Amino acid sequence: MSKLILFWHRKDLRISDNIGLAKARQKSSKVVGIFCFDSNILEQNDIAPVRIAYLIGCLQELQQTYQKLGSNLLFIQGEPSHIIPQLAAVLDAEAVFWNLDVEPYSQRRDEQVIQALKEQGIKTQTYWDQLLHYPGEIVTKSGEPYKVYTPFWKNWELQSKDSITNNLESLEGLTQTELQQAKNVNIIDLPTVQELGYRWDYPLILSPGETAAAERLDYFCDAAINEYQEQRNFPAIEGTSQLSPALKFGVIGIRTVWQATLKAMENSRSDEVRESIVTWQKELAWREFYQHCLYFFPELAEGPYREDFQDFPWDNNEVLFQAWCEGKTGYPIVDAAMRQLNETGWMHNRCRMIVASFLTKDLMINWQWGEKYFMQTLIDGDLAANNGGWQWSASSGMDPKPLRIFNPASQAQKFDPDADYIRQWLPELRSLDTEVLVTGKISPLDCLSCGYPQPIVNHNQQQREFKRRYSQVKQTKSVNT
Ligand SMILES: Cc1cc2nc3c(=O)[nH]c(=O)nc-3n(C[C@H](O)[C@H](O)[C@H](O)COP(=O)(O)OP(=O)(O)OC[C@H]3O[C@@H](n4cnc5c(N)ncnc54)[C@H](O)[C@@H]3O)c2cc1C
Repeated sequence: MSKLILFWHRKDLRISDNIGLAKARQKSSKVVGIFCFDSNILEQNDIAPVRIAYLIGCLQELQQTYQKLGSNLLFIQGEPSHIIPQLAAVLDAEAVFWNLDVEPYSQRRDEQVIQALKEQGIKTQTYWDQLLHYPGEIVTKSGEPYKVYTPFWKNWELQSKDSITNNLESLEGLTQTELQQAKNVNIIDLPTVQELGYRWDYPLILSPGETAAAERLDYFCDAAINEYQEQRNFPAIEGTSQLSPALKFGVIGIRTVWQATLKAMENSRSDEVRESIVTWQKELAWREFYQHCLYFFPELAEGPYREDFQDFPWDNNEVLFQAWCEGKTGYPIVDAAMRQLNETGWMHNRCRMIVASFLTKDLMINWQWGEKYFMQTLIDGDLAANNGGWQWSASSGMDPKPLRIFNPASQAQKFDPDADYIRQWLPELRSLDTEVLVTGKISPLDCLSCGYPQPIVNHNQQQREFKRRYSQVKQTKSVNT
């Protein structure tokens, strides 16, 4: 009889193109999946209900897929280093396999789980799966991790990438007796969003699960990748893949995504199209860059990378912050973006940059407030990408170009020239002229009649003030060093 291997799913909620799972299957035909509702994660105050709803949808499909293959996906809830060894011992599992993650908490947790399993005499096997190149694979000539994206990308694109892992055709699951034994320990039914203590009453903007992610990739490669370069910055157009939640939860394998770009490249008929595909590949590399950064510089999760920003005199005005969160700043492009986020859990990348610049440079609020709010609201909220995006926008990260200040009006004029996006998310302003909406120059009378706030700050004044504070902080630093 085959020995049981438990496969612990974390950010890889899929069967296909899953390196750790394929390795487990090579070792034994009896592979049972587990997913742990980790109490340490669920108790954090940066959880977005929409993300939980997406997660539950992914797990629902994964459970069905395991059943179709002849096996089980078991749910447990609690402290992983107690509950996983307990389950493995009751089921007399030979080993627990899983795929690794870059987040500091995951690494600490995994060490504890490995130790606890070892004490029970249960083996562990871990693999890198969620990246095309794992941390340490892409380093400078002197073996150091990259701190700047462009040289990282140049090296990354040259390296050969793994092909898609073999599909699993069947698995052997638990016997009825084993299932009963597991139930006696701590197996739970798949909880609902409410049972986990959250509420999300709206339809999901993106369908969860492996099938929907595969369809979305196909759709994007058929419909939009060829024009990605041209369309990706316009929030009113569906010009990007919207694969970020699928990539965050690993309902699609990164090798599958990469192969799709190579296929698109094969079919491409012009340099323009090829450039578009490369531009999208570069986004995949940004995702990997930020994950490598977090792995090698875990302190990024705690605060600014650049020393200049350690003591930056932020205003941190709570009233202004609330207005930003609610999309009531009086800057239409900023407010449209925040309403999109609040209503759907999603925000276009261009708008993420605009609202992040506005929060930090115009409202002079610490970027970490925005980082946390995004985690509390985004369907794709992910520590590495979110922290990277915020540090980039705040100018506190590794990027060599320090002061990047977005003018909301110029951004709207350029990227939402017909104000379609603004009108979609700010229905109270629909009847106003496009020119007024993109410049944000709404008369006090119109503001009053539309029930829309007047600008809460003056952009020009605020950017001057930000620059003044920044140069002061830099001067103080150079005097002290
Ligand atoms: C302030 C700020 C916060 C952000 N927070 C997150 C976050 O929590 N989670 C998240 O996945 N992305 C985050 N991003 C990056 C980016 O906005 C999203 O990945 C992108 O909008 C997702 O849309 P898409 O799937 O259509 O992307 P596409 O344009 O189709 O790109 C394909 C994939 O590449 C990756 N990617 C693209 N751009 C970036 C980027 N700048 N950094 C890292 N990965 C990228 C994503 O996985 C994305 O799905 C943030 C950006 C900013 C400026």
